Amino acid sequence: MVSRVSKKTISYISQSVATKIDDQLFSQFGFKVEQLMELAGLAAAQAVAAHYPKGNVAVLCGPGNNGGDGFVCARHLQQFGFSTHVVYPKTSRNKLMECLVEQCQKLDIPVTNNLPDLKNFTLIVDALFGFSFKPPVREPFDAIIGSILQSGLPVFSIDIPSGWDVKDGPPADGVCIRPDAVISLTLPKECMRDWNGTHFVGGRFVPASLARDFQLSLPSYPSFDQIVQLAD
Ligand SMILES: NC(=O)C1=CN([C@@H]2O[C@H](COP(=O)(O)OP(=O)(O)OC[C@H]3O[C@@H](n4cnc5c(N)ncnc54)[C@H](O)[C@@H]3O)[C@@H](O)[C@H]2O)[C@@H](O)CC1
Ligand SMILES: [K+]
Repeated sequence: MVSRVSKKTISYISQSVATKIDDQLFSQFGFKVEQLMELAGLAAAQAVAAHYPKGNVAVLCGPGNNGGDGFVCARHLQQFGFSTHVVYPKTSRNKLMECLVEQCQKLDIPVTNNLPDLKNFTLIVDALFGFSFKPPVREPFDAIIGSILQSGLPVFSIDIPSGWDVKDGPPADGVCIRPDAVISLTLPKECMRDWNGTHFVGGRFVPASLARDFQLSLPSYPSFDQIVQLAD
């Protein structure tokens, strides 16, 4: 059972604050991106496992760190007994991303550039874009998001529903993910303020002094939990 936290008790953050927090974690607190990505991806996998029955999951991974969270999530879901397939349309030359691809392949998780036939899948995990996204969605991601919408499958988004403006949310025109559930990392971004779907928060790694400096109200995680679910 995932613990509930009132959405009134936590902060919602802008794209620029999210970027600054990230920068500080690396430059002032000595973290490496792969450490935080592991915790983010594990939290996402825990939220998926808490909310959906075991099944076949297509994990869409973009070229940035949001995509990296997706690879980590796919790996943990596989360990939890889900069957996962990573869709990675744009291969990054980044060494960390190359390692994440190798880790998944060695766990017998298929990694393909194109979408597989979605009829045998039960869930999509959306890790295409996170807080650094700038609309509108460029190809080939626009067509991929179009196919996901057409499939009617439930979508679980990591950090931000892909295609949403980080401040303003779903664009008036232009393609974007319509999620069934979301996990916000560190804190929800401004675009999530009016969203009333199933909403988890994870990323239990922000030092108290950093939270004080940015005047952040973080969720209160019980005991050793990595995720909470937002309630009114
Ligand atoms: N501090 C945190 O909260 C942490 C955040 N992490 C993840 O890192 C994410 C941010 O990662 P990044 O800054 O690498 O960026 P993103 O992964 O959000 O996106 C950047 C990538 O998307 C592409 N892109 C941007 N706009 C596009 C458009 N309109 N059409 C097509 N492609 C577009 C860029 O070329 C770039 O490759 C967060 O959202 C979160 O998921 C975690 O990995 C680690 C800890
Ligand atoms: K996403």
